[in-house]
Amino acid sequence: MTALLQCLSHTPLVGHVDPEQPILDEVDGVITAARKRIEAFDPELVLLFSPDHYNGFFYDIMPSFCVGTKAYAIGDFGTAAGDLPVPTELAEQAVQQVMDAGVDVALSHKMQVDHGFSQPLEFLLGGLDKVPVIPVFINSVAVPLPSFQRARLLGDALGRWAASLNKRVLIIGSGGLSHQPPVPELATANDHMKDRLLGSGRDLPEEERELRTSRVIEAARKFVDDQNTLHPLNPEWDQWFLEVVASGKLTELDSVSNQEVSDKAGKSTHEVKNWVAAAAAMAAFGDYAEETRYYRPIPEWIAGYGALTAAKA
Ligand SMILES: O=C(O)/C=C/c1cccc(O)c1O
Ligand SMILES: [Fe+2]
Repeated sequence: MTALLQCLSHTPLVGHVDPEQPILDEVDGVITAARKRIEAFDPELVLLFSPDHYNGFFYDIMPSFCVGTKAYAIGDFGTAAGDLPVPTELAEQAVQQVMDAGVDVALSHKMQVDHGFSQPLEFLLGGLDKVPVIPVFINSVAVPLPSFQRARLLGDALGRWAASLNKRVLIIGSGGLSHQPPVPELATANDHMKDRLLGSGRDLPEEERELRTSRVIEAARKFVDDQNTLHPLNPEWDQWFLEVVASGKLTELDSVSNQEVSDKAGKSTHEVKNWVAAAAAMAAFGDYAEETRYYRPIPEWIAGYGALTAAKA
């Protein structure tokens, strides 16, 4: 029974709008090091916390949290597509345990996931199908959002279950840090987009998928030229958050309101709750200690881009 924590930002703009080569090399070095560390750890199970971006979860029924007992990735922005190797019975067991612990979590026997899940699996493990994975969705864009406290309690409950398995568990938190890409909002969407957000976006026609992709790419290009075209990245907030997670003082985040996060760091920054849940799951195995940390604001990727690795203290 042991665990390794790897938190990592994701961004579908990789390969579409890239920073200069030295920065690409720097990030590549961070990911290569994380991958080697994971290889040495040799995980038997992955617990992957990630948000969705209106590709698998919609307002027809929007849970705060959902565990997939079967899942497939759609391959948006050219990320890997296909089935995830979910150990169904274990995932069902996890749901039961989390419910018993007092955290109401939804379950999906057919979870549709996007780059939030597929990118870390590709970058950190070399593909979707390398290690059995339990995908855990945390709603990070569709208001009303769960709080930091609930994300922490979800992670804690899943971590306590995972710690009882007698397995080497890799815990991944995918997303963040500060950013606000052009994700549509129900309150301001036109009728067509409202319909998409209510569920018809689950199977987007090809040409609309391409339009959606190019709209985000165009927004990234504009953001590089003028960082007031979207909510600016907030390196100061990001560094503060990294320090909180690294120190293990996760309860300090309980009093941070969702409004404050949106105002200070951008509306998609709520993705960091996937880091919080992952770190709380890690803490359920015992005290952890930071091994490596990386941070750089990367406007090309519309991301305060960060990584953090931690192991048992
Ligand atoms: O439009 C989307 O699907 C999301 C794009 C995006 C852009 C930058 C950082 C992220 O975390 C994203 O999910
Ligand atoms: Fe995202």
